Formats: sequence, structure tokens, C-alpha cells
Amino acid sequence: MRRPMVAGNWKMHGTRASVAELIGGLNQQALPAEVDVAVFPVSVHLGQVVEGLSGGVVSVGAQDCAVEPGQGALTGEVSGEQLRDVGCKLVLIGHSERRLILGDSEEQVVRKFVAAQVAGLVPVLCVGETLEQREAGETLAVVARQLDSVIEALGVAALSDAVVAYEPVWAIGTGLTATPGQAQDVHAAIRARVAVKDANVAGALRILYGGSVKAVNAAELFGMPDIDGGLVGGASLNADEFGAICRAAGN
Ligand SMILES: O=C[C@H](O)COP(=O)(O)O
Repeated sequence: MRRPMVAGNWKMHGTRASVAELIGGLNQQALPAEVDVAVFPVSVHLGQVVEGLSGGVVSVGAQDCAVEPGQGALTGEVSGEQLRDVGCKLVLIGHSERRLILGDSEEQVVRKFVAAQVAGLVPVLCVGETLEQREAGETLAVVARQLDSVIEALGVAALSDAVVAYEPVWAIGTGLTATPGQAQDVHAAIRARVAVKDANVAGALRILYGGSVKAVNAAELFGMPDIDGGLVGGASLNADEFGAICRAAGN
């Protein structure tokens, strides 16, 4: 039985004041004990969020980490160890905005995945196709390639301490959500691909769906057999909405 997870990616949003308000709202939510809940603020707000979230019910993660471990001459980057040091438990790796806008290559994604695990962080590996790729019938091939980069470099066992997030790029921030059936098909394909290497790792692997998840569509998506929760962008900036999505994962 996989434990559901709901993760809120705050992306490049927030000021100290608005983050304080969001923390206050999150602390008032009744969150289901059977769901792992995490939020991913911008790095300059990590300390504030770690300190502000009471009771340790909500884990804190970072949106990216450096390809190199430890400390060194890498201007502008933050290492996995530094993220751990401020209280992070998880880190997003290979979000499509980093791949497509900021130029993260497959090689960098793998190096960041390694750096995260070396630092003791749980990597949340993001995969997903663009609209053009979906329309060309390439969805499963694209997702398989992104998954295989990690499996081929590190072995399938690396996924036993990781989470995968399927995020169709065309559904991110657009209000367009993959139907539960469309999402389930890709999630099942991801699990099957991992199962070819190791059925136990595949069975235990949590695969989150991301792309315009909201309180109104969360329960239906999370009700699919291979969807183990969500990676939520815009809707995670509203504590009440995010709380409702977390509760939908617990039902
Ligand atoms: O990381 C989160 C995803 O990019 C989804 O964002 P969204 O919920 O705003 O569509």
C-alpha cells in the first residue's frame, strides 16, 4: 500500500509577508494523517517556512539543487547538503520549467538526482511531454526516455528512495487538466517500465500527477489506481484550496 503524497510547488512566488500568511493558513488546515504533505518554496524562503510550519506535519522541500555536492565555487547554486542543513527533506528534480526554460539537460537532471540522494534528500523526479509531443503520439516515449536516463545511470534501485511526478507540460498552469484516464495511462506505463527492472521498486514507487490540480478535480485524479497524489502549482498558493486537495488524497 503506497502512502499518498501531496506536494505544493510554490514556484517563483511569494514575499516574506505573503509566505507568512500562507504558513499561517497551512497551520490551520486539518491535514489527513495518512497523507504525506510537502511544500516547495523559493530557496530564500526555506528557513522561514521550516521555522513557521508547526508540528512537523508538513515537510519542506526545495525546487532544485546544484549538480555538485557539498560546498564550493558554484555561484548562484545551492547544494543538497545546504538544503538539508536548513531543514529540507525533499527536492524537485527536472521540473519542466527548469528543463525547457532554464535549459537543464538530461545529464544535469541525473547529476542533480545523485546530488540530492547523496545529501539525504528525497528527489521528486519530474517527467512529462509537451503538447507537440503528445499530438505526435510521443508521450510514452518521452516519459520513458526521461525515466530511463536515471535508471540507466544509477540503476532502478535509485528509485526506491525517490518519487516520480508525471506533469504533462500542456497541463501546467493552463487550466487544462489531463483527464483521469489520460493521466492513469501514463502513470501505469511508468510503473510498468520500472517493473520490467524490478517489480518491488515499481510497486512501492509513488507517482504523483501534476498539471492544474485543484480541489474540484483532485479526488477523481487521486482515485485512479496508479496516481498516488499530486504535485500542485498554482492551487498550492491558497492554504484552504491546498488543504482541500490534501484531504482529497486521504479519502
Ligand atoms: O509543479 C507543479 C506543476 O508544474 C503544476 O502546476 P499547476 O498546478 O499550476 O498547473
